[in-house]
Amino acid sequence: MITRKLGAALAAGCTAVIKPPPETPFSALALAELATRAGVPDGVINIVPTLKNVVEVGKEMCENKIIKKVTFTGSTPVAKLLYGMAASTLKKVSIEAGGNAPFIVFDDANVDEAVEAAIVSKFRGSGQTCVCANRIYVQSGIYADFASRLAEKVAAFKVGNGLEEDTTHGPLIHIRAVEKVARHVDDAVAKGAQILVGGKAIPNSSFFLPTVLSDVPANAQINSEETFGPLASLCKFETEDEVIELANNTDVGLAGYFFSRDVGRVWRVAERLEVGMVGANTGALSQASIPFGGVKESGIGREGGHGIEEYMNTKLIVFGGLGLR
Ligand SMILES: O=CCCC(=O)O
Repeated sequence: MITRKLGAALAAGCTAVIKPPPETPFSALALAELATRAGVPDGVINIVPTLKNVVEVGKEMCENKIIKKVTFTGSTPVAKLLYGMAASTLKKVSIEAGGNAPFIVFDDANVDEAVEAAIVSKFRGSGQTCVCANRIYVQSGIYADFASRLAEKVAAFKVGNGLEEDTTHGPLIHIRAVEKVARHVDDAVAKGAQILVGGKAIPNSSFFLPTVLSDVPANAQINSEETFGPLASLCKFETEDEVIELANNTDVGLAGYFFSRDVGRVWRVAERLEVGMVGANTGALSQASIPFGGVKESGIGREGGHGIEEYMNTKLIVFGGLGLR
């Protein structure tokens, strides 16, 4: 994710100060080391890895007049704080914040492909990406079939050490992440959802078993809060209008996915989903060249394709005195 920002910033002629998350400083440090080896001059890419004074660092980056632009990837609440601080110097700001991606499967979908895509979209990185499916809505005619096929595949996952060949899924980033998944499972089950697979953490670890919940009610926490973990939440719907309303009933709008073989519906639903990125008959949309970003409280601006604009200003120069008539 840093390269998506940094590549554009360097191409626009900027230097950069990067504050990686306290839990994952190494990829940013490795990137800086590789840049040095490749001949990038000192001072062009600067990393501030810190566990301490995180608020002060964020404030300095937002309020210091030398810095002309702030870009952030992370949660919506932190994004709002930074946006507020950056207002003091009217900096350019771009934000890639959280999502709550709907994944919709219509009766006319290819169910095999939809199940495979749900796995890619939901369980990539054990569900820890901002574009992972969070709410899986399946139309009633194929609901039972989809649920049982998804559950069968997820039951075959093997969590464990990533260096072992048969491991399919690793741990969550920290224990707080495990607790959040557990809270979403407990809340949904207390409100009537069924556990088809998984449903619990592995004690004394940061692993949570890949989980499929069925019949998750609309008032479950998972429908209003991104889980960021390996929890597939299934909900049945009847009509296109109903599912569009459910899908859009959130303050955020990063990614959305749906499956249908009706070309009219494909265009209609792609336009009606209030998100910045739509996967129509695919569960994978991330690529370096796409305009990556969201609408509503999922963010401001785009990375990747069109991303360089975020680091540039438009300047008008009007020439007079050229002897032209
Ligand atoms: O977590 C956000 C970015 C995920 C991705 O690049 O697909």
